[in-house]
Amino acid sequence: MDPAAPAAAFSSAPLGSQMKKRAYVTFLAGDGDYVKGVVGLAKGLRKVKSAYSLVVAVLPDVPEPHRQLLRAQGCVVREIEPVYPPENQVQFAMAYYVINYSKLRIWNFLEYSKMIYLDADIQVYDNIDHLFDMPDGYFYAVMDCFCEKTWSHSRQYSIGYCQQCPDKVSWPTEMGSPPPLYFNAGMFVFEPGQSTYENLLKTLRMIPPTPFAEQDFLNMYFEKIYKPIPLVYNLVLAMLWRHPENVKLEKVKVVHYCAAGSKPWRYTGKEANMDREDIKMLVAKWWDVYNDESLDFKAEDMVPEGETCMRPLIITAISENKINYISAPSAA
Ligand SMILES: O=c1ccn([C@@H]2O[C@H](COP(=O)(O)OP(=O)(O)O[C@H]3O[C@H](CO)[C@H](O)[C@H](O)[C@H]3O)[C@@H](O)[C@H]2O)c(=O)[nH]1
Ligand SMILES: O[C@H]1[C@H](O)[C@@H](O)[C@H](O)[C@@H](O)[C@H]1O
Ligand SMILES: [Mn+2]
Repeated sequence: MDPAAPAAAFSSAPLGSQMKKRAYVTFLAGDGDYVKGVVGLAKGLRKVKSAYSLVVAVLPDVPEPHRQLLRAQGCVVREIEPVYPPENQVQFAMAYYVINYSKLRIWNFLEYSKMIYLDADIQVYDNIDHLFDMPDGYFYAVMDCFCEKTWSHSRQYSIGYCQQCPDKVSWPTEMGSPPPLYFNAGMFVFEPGQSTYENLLKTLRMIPPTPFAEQDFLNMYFEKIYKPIPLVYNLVLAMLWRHPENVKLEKVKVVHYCAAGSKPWRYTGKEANMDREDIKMLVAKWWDVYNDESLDFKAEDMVPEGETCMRPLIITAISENKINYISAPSAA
């Protein structure tokens, strides 16, 4: 036995697992208003008393004042480099979806053993921390709906087929086997890892981009280990008018404001379906969390050290050989 080896190497728990952490993670690009979504999400996670911090993967174009705002809300801000897909002539379902390939960088957040990714246009209305305890080795996410116009490029849309009601229009035998289950990539549970990260980027270089950008890519890449979870963990709003029979709104824990016109910070009520009472209620509910000052970050909200994140540290003295750190003072 090497006497110089660290004690942790000999303990019964597998090396690494003691040090590894869990966290939520979201993604932010640009200097626009999606930062409001992230602030809302940080406050929403606090409201449901989540035990885990929110990491924000930011592209270089996120301005410093927005980063400071996020830190002041208790977020861990991590800059990532953009990821670009190979060039081709694809028309993305939304032109800006191309930036979402940068999300692949979160597989390189290696100090975390498991993370839950949430889009900035998602709000969490009930605690979902238990999702971290699902067995390792799978990719968990909620099945998508193919009925909105954004899907009009697809074979599914052209024949009116949706995996949310596969018996209504069945998949024609002459079209071969039905497409594999397809998840919405606004929310998923995953395990960062170096080999997965490197392999994702390597595979991306060989695959031409498609209309739903990294969502299509992740569906293809994780097809074999994808496990659907109930739609209460990511209510894609179109489900409310496309498949009302599948939705019990009072049971929903996570709402995804992805339908056209539904982003709460841009909501006008004018776009299709946006004047529905359930949509108005959900938009108002988002604003209630966003505007609730009691949910602003306070030092005592800090997640206990070692559990999910390090306490923010302030460098007090840097000399040639000496760096002293102290915990951040209470904002109160
Ligand atoms: O200007 C922007 C645009 C997007 N985003 C980030 O990118 C995420 C994805 O964008 P949207 O939420 O507007 O996209 P949708 O929900 O309509 O898109 C769905 O399809 C996309 C395909 O690229 C992604 O997979 C996305 O996660 C999935 O929910 C946002 O939540 C946000 O986190 C920004 O930060 N700034
Ligand atoms: O991820 C996309 C996006 O959220 C769209 O807004 C929705 O219409 C699609 O069904 C989904 O695949
Ligand atoms: Mn979204």
